[in-house]
Amino acid sequence: MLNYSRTHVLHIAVLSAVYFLAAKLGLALALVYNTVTLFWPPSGIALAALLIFGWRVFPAIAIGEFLASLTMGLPLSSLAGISCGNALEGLLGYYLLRHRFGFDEGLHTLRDVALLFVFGALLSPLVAAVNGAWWIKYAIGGSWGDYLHILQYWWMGDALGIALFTPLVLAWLRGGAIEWTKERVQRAVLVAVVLVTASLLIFSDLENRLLELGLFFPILIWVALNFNLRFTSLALTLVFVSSILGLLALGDLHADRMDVLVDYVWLYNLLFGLTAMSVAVLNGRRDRVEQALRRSEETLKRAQAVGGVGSWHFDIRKKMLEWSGETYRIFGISSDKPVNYEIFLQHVHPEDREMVDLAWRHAMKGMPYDVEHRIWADGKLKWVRERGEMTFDAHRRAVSGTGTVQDITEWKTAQEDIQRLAYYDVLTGLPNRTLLYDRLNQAVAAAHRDNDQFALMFLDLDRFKYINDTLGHQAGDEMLKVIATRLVGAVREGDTVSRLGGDEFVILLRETGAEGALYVAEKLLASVAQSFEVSGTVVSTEASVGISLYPHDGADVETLIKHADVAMYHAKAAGRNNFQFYTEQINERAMSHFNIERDLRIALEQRQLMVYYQPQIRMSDRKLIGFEALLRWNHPQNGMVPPAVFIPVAEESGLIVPVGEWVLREVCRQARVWHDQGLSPVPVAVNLSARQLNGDRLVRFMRSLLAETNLPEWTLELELTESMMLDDEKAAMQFIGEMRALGVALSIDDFGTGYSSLSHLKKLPLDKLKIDQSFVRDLAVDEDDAAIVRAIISMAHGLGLTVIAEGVENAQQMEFLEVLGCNEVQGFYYAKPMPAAEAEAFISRLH
Ligand SMILES: Nc1nc2c(ncn2[C@@H]2O[C@H](COP(=O)(O)O[C@H]3[C@@H](O)[C@H](n4cnc5c(=O)[nH]c(N)nc54)O[C@@H]3COP(=O)(O)O)[C@@H](O)[C@H]2O)c(=O)[nH]1
Repeated sequence: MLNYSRTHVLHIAVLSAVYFLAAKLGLALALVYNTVTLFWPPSGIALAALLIFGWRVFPAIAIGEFLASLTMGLPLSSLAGISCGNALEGLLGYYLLRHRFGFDEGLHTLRDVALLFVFGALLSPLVAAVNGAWWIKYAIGGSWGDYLHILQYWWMGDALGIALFTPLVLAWLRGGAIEWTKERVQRAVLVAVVLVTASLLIFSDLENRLLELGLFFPILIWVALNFNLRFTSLALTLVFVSSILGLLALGDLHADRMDVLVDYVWLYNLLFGLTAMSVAVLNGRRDRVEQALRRSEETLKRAQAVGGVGSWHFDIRKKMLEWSGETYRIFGISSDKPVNYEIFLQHVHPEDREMVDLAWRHAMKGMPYDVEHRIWADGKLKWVRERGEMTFDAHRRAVSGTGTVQDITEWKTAQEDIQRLAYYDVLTGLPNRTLLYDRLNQAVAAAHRDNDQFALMFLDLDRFKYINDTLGHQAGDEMLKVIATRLVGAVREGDTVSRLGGDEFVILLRETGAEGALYVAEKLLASVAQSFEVSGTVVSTEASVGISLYPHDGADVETLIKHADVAMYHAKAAGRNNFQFYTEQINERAMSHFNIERDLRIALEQRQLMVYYQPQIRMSDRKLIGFEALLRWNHPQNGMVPPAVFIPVAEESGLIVPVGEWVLREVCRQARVWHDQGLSPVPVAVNLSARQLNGDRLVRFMRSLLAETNLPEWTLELELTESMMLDDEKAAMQFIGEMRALGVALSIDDFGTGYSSLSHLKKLPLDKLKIDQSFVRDLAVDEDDAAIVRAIISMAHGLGLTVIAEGVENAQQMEFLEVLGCNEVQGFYYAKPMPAAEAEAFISRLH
């Protein structure tokens, strides 16, 4: 059952009235018996109303039709019959279109246009035409020829009414609105002017311009292409009305001469409708596709922006790179700038460029392209993840690549934060226990593999609790941060300073033995002991350090940490601000090392050092030809400290540089004194250490020393060892060259103990070669030693060098050396190293 609301009743009333008026308009153009017309808009209105509102509007059509029929002047039975047939026409069209063929009243497809024309305009009017013609014949009579004539006109009128007015109503009630831009309005005005002008010109002289009717096709197609269905149907109505008015202006429509014109007008209007509607529907479809594409592009753009994901396409053959707007945004490049692979690479962080380029080249060989790298965008460092897929031709050559680029900066930062929290101490930023253990495990594995060593230190602040309690926790935190920075500054880059919590720090020193650890421990203690300001108060603290050594004190992490901890408690017990090794033996050695270094610094300042002189004798006449200067240290508590004990410590700590300079200065001072005393001058040989050869400090020192003391250059002879030459050959050659330029003599010390490379020796512009005392000691009894010494002497002579033998202790050795052709000797046989005063007497006696 159909329920009618007030609104529906109102709709029916309005529709009946519209139908009635349209019918009256159509009947005004009746061609046969005042009832049959070629132009019957009501049929189109009725079908459109049924398609939009459904069966319920059928009464409106029936009422409008019946009322209009009443004015035809036919008998009531015929009127009823005609009305029923006309109303049924609409119902048939509606049924076929909607229920049989699924017609969509939005007229979205060409199929809908075809359905409307075939079943709506051409087929369903047959019902009304067959029926209406019969009722007229029934009422008026006439031949079957007349019947067919009426049927034809009836059908034609209804068909045109449906072809033009159903789309018009559907477009205005169901179609989409048009977007009126300024340009569109201008075009609409233009087309209206063109249509009206063309209509006036053509339809006012229709008889002579029938062929020109065809001109409306391009105009209407242009309208359909530029506007929507609504506007096109309006244009068609305009042409239709113009054509009717044109016909009426030509004279009586019933006149015979009008038949052809009327038929033409009917046919052209039908074709105009069919053509323009089809084009408008196709155009609407294209517009909708474009709109959908635009919408989807917009959605994609927004989705890319929301997700921080851009896309790219690279045509490898044309070398054309295309980026989406989001990709441009991620790379910080204006989207109007063209990009290519080189520009892309320029934005990649220099350290990642090679990796990205390699990944791309691999991708072109078929491997997946999935890389995370850094880029510089707008002066900011960003992290991106790029993924892509390549397409290949039949020869497996990459032709293009398509992929995405995702801004993962935030994710990376979050990862880093997570990493930091998991592996780093929040307060100081130092590695925490987890990371320390990880690094320790790595250090154990590496040291085990390389047969190496490392040191582990446990450092505990001495007065931290006191500072925390008196100045507050904030001050304590500040202090820990300062200490952390200082500790990091005191170790090498590859070492690890970690904080286990509270005031406990653990330090891992890679590739470091006892001496290195000792050196670093001193540095750490000194750096912690420096005072600093916290919350306006100057505070100072000290630390205790425990040291364990791998592999000596433990082969695994736990043991090493435990032993460093134990050592640290010993250090605390021993009086704080000091360090202790875990093993007593190492501790003693390290402590002695530490004490020597500390005391040597004092010795240098407090003039506890002195130079002894050991004479050097010419073999041929046993005359004094020079001295070797040998450093001595008279310790206030320990007495004379042997050079073999303190020289290695001085070398390791770097003290040898100031100490060595002191020796050179002292030798020059003494030579000046002897010179001033009128003693015959002899050269003095001074030992150099490898560390003194670093840089050009010694060269500058020698220059100014000789200039200051105004001594002849030959006063000083410098002794270098073979190993010093091998350590840094270039530096040694440079130094020797500089000394030769100054006129200072150079000799090679301890010859035979090192590599004794002849090729090396050949290259060096030396004056003298000193045979090591280890070969001289058993020279008279050991044939091998004798052979070595003989070989050294003959080789040195071959190179034009003077040979001196050291450690000569008896006459037998002297004789041998003489026989072998040795030029000079030095040793206890003649004299032990002696203070300057004694050396003076020696000069007077033997010179
Ligand atoms: N870089 C510097 N090194 C120096 C300096 N002064 C000394 N040294 C080096 O210390 C090492 C030990 O020196 P020292 O204890 O002085 O021993 C020297 C002589 O006393 C010793 N010698 C000399 N004759 C004999 C002998 O007949 N028998 C014997 N048993 N020993 C003897 O030999 C040492 C001299 O060595 P060398 O320098 O190789 O000629 C030693 O390596 C010194 O070089 C210094 O100022 N700077």
